[in-house]
Amino acid sequence: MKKYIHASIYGDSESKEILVENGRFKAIGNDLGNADEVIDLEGRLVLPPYVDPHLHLDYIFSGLGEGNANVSGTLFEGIQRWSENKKSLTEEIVRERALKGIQKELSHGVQFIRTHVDITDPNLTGMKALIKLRDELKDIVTLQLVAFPQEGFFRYKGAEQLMEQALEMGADVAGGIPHFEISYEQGVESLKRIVDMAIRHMVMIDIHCDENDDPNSRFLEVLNALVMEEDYGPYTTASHTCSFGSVENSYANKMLGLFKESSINFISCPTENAHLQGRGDTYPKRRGLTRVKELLNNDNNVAFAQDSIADYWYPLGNGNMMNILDNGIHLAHYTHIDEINKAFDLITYNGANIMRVNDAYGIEAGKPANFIVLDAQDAYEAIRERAEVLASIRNGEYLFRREPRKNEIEVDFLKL
Ligand SMILES: O=c1cc[nH]c(=O)[nH]1
Repeated sequence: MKKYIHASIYGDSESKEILVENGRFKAIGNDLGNADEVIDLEGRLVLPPYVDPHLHLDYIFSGLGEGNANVSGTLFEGIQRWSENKKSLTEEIVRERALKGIQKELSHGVQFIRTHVDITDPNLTGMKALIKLRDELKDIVTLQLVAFPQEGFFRYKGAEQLMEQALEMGADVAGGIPHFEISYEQGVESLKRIVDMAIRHMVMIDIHCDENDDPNSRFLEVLNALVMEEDYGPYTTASHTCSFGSVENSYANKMLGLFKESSINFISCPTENAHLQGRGDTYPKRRGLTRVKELLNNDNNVAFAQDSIADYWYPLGNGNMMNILDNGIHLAHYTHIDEINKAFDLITYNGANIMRVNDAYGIEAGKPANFIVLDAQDAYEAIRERAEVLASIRNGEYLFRREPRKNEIEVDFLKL
């Protein structure tokens, strides 16, 4: 039995102690009695592990070393360059890249990842490699795989059959990309078929939806209507929805009412979409963000995600969710002190809700002892200082532990 004392637990201002036994939380509270080992956290912040609910592990590092391969910096050029590059892909390459990406994310305190996997490939190379990794690594990271038709459900010949195949192989989620189909009608029809397929296979839905600046892009409205009719909103996520940041207010207000009814989830990728969107603008230049704050105030579940690391869509990224959170709350004006104090929800609980892993997630007696410790005393300090993750614990065991950085260097500026 291990006891962590002097903890500052996110969302629980009363409890200071955590008792762990046989890989699970035994009790959370105060004066919890004796333990074989006592670890003093010295008031540091304890959170459930970070969740990255939208990543592309099969693309990760594919653009590394190619400099500005994507010259226009747009989504469409990213898709074209990937399409050219992926012809030489092997399972070994995907495995190697994905492992490097997972390693990066783990080292920043992530333990739950939903990754899209391109199924517009006759050999389903990425899906095969990632299914193996999902099973191999399940004790250290929870991976969820989205069968994602990157080159279009209709636009890529045979994608529908490949998606069926991927779901039969064990993909966890059905994906889509209606704004990349060749017409509005085909985009709508792709959504109908994907929703139908997901319900038939009893899997969740996560659509790349309206990832553009077009205020008339309407696939979010269509997706929401389809899943609302089937009571499938809580199992559905609309990713990106950048165009919803550009629509007119009266339309947005109507849609917010419908999103509330459907309980559809949202994922915003603030750094990647700040990079990809606004490329057709002069000034003012849009920043690619959906209406994050309004959706949260509407009681819709919204999470932030990394999306890409050094691939054809985005040259940067390192799996550090603190970086994503910091950028995201700035872009979304989610910066009132009350908002900052609860902002960690965007990279923890809200992502876990999307992945529907709640039974195994959170600092509660009986759940697996998965948590992280940050080098800060509370949420506000952690976000303001971009605090480092000092330890990541999975099933009661350390995935890693590091010493606090001595970053309080006293500069005696008066003597300079
Ligand atoms: O943002 C992204 C990244 C990869 N693929 C997409 O379609 N969009």
